Amino acid sequence: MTRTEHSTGPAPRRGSAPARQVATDIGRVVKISGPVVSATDLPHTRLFDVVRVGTERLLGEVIKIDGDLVVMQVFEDTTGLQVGEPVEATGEPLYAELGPGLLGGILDGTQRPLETLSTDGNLYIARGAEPPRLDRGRRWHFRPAVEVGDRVGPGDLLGSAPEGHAIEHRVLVPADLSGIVTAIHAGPATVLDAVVDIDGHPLPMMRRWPLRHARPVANRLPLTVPLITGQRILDLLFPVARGGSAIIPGGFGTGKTVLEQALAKFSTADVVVYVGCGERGNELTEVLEQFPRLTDPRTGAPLMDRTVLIANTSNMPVAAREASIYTGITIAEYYRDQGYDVAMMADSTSRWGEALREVSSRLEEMPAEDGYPAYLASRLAGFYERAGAVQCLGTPQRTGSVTIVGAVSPAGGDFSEPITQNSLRLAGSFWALDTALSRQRHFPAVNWLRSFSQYGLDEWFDREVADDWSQLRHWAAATLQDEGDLQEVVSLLGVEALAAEQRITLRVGQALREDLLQQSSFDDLDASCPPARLLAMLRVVHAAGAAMSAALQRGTAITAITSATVLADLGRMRRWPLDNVDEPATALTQRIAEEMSSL
Ligand SMILES: Nc1ncnc2c1ncn2[C@@H]1O[C@H](COP(=O)(O)OP(=O)(O)OP(=O)(O)O)[C@@H](O)[C@H]1O
Repeated sequence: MTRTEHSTGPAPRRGSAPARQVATDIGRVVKISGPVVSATDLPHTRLFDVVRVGTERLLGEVIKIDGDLVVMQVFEDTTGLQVGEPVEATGEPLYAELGPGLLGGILDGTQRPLETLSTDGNLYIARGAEPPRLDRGRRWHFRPAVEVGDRVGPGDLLGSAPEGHAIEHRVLVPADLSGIVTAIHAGPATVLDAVVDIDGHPLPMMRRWPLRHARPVANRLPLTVPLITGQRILDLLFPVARGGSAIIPGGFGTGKTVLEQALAKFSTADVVVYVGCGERGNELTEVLEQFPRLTDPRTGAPLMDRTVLIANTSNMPVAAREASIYTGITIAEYYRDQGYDVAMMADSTSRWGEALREVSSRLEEMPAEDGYPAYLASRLAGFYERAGAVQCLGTPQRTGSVTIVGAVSPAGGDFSEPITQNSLRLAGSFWALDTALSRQRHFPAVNWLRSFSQYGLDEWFDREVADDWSQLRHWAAATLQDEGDLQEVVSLLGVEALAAEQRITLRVGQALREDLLQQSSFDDLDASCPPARLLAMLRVVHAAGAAMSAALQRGTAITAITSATVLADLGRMRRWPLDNVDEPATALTQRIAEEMSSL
């Protein structure tokens, strides 16, 4: 392993990679093509090394070496850069700085804090600016979990510091260090102050990790626990596992952003990393304005206390967009290693793919499908493979997870394009947003006939929520499928062509769609639905179906059954309180049964 974790600051780089000859070459720019710049005279430079380009020292990364020619992608605007300007090799890859202070941060694709650098509220960063990624001045209260004389190894817990209201930031031994604790410095500390000494060497809280490398774990675990999203259609029909991945493909305006935000707010993740790649500048500004105002439904504190926001607006260079996905996933893995369940939202991965395409075309690589590079599939796989539920390194024993939810915005809503198709092969849950549903204002506009989930989570729901969960779930899925088929018959031949029992299926399908699956993110009460409430709603719809069938058996006219006024009350289930749903559920079930018997 050549790239590995190391602490940063006053401590010597104990346990880091074998010392590498740091290249201090100064090369010359020979060609500029937008964000892609070529230089010569950089003989010691290696692939993915960071470079400083031009007199303004723009941040770049080596992406190709061809003989003497070193080709770099530059994460900043290259306007004004000239041939002949110097290029400085740093001899290091792109690193994330990891430590307390990440949560609440609004960062650019290379982890530079946007707040501190923005002028006049716009997301502007001065070119060549090299701000510290983590705040060096802020103090955190370090509480040790070890004693002098303890032997510690990779991933062991050294202590913790409260970070915001929600998270106890756990400080771990770097992945490549072991030794004896020789001193402890409890109390307030900046990220660079030593908090413990190991074998006499001071160790601060901050770590550095190369973005493009997955962080090590003890074991990967099977995915058996759902990430509860609070969205009925997802939790019931297409659940995603903690440590799994889901994609949300959807055309323009179908609700990708609203859904990603609902997941950020309500899902059962401890930490949320939200990577926004906006197509329109103002779209992301909306996210940046809204997020800091959101309250955490669990704690009542700002949601930002457990959120990291990474923002790329359309006016930021494409290469920064490419890096943002790796910055995001590295931060997500860092909190996973502390034993947290992390959800990473990427909105939208299509903008990331387009960045790859642009850089590839500037490199004059042979384009594959739709102009995307041939390595699109492997890059996407490399990203989605970093999702997972894991046994973390070190003691005490901890498990953590990173769940990835990637939005995809295929042009014209055409799911056959390469990003959707490649993501589809990688993600375990596929939440297909439908333009027709969003036009009808059916939200979330997840198409129940085209979406799927490959995670086997029935056992968990049957055990943890109620033992009839999976049975009712399969009944709902089958009813929706049957209703879809019957709708086709109706559109050709009219409802009269159906048998009476089929008309009941139609009415029950309608109740499932309109009264259960629809859920507005803007309804304070119903925006998030706990599984127990969802199950209670489902049981009532199921009982309504049974009551309708029983009425039919007794000879009641089908039109009387399907137009019974009490069925309208199913639409009021979403007004039920979030807990204690037994009473309204029993009352409604009884009313439906009574009215059906009286017809
Ligand atoms: N779950 C929801 N509940 C209520 N309304 C919704 C929901 N989802 C979407 N909407 C409505 O649809 C609009 C568009 O949603 P959104 O901006 O998320 O779409 P998008 O797919 O991200 O769009 P774009 O293609 O521009 O990125 C929202 O402003 C809102 O009015």
